[in-house]
Amino acid sequence: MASVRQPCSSFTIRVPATSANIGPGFDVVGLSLSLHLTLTVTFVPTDGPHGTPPILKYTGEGSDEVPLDPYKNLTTRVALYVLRCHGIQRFPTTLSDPSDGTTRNVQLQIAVDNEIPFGRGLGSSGAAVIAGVLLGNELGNLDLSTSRMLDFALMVERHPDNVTAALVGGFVGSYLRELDTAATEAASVPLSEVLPEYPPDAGEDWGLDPPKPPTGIGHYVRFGWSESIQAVAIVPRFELSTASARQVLPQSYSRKDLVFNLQRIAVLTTALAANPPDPELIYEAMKDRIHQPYRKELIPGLPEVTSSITPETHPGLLGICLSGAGPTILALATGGFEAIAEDARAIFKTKGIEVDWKVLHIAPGSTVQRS
Ligand SMILES: Nc1ncnc2c1ncn2[C@@H]1O[C@H](COP(=O)(O)OP(=O)(O)OP(=O)(O)O)[C@@H](O)[C@H]1O
Ligand SMILES: N[C@@H](CCO)C(=O)O
Repeated sequence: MASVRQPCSSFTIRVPATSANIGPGFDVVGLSLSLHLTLTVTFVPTDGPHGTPPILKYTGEGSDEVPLDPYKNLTTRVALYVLRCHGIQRFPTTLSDPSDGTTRNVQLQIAVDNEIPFGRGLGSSGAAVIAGVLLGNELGNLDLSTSRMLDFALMVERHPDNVTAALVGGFVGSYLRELDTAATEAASVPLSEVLPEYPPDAGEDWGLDPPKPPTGIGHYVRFGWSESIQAVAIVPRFELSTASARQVLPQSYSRKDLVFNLQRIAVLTTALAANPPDPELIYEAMKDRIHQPYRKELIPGLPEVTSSITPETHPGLLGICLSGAGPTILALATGGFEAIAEDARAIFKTKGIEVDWKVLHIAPGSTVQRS
């Protein structure tokens, strides 16, 4: 039986893009950016049969490739996972009217508008997962805390940097708690069990309940951020999946390389809050030896762009790095945005790669607006 939700006949979910790592903070830091994934959710009264599945409409980035089947789309699958963990087996198909207690059949319509390009290192999947958690929370009237929503997101996207920044907003550092054996098992179930792709046939049950997340998996802190700093995103016109960009990374690192990154992330998190920010300190603090060197084969032009665009050659630049798993380059700067982006474009062009670029600012976290 589908759940009955009190009428809030429409609501809007807005989730920002994110850039993870910011150089040395691999799988640790994330920054929310002013591109958004927006879901407008409406319960439309229907004379159709009870149990009509939701309709998904999609505009913007990824609209030519994203599945519109609610049992295949990442956002709606995550929402259903959250609902099923709370004993709600299906998307809502009825709505009760509190004024007279009557129940009517409704169809859920979800209009998605997306500004976050897929597979470019700007947290498109993290945003889709957070949108799904927020959608499940709203549809089930679950009133989940931020920490619990993060648990659900981490069962799907298992590194915390993008999803945490997308949920809470700002420049955020996070870690995953060491779990005991039972919780580790609960958190290690295959994604296919968390997010099954096919609904049961009409009238049938899903079978086994989905594994519930352990509580308190992820913990975070928001760092300061100097308002003078903007982010130039230089976005190559090709997709690189996070999965392939993680496959090229080694299983172990030398002590020298680990210390290199630890020294820099410790300085960077405070340096980006200082007014005015110090380019000399930040440029060096945004260097990395944990992931970028291994990803250069996948992103022709990466070492040239990050080494030849410097605060000396480009006044206003603070630091430059790979955004998330790439291929986008993120330059943090207080000015000189166009020169930075156009010079990066020229370098990529010598490698046969076209780019688009945008100046982004640091965005607030996700919001849900009920109407
Ligand atoms: N709005 C969305 N709705 C449904 N699926 C999405 C959406 N956004 C992203 N996805 C899925 O996530 C995939 C991209 O995820 P991936 O982790 O490879 O890259 P990314 O999240 O854009 O980059 P990064 O994790 O490096 O920041 C897309 O190919 C698509 O399958
Ligand atoms: N920290 C992750 C971010 C991508 O989602 C990575 O670099 O693989």
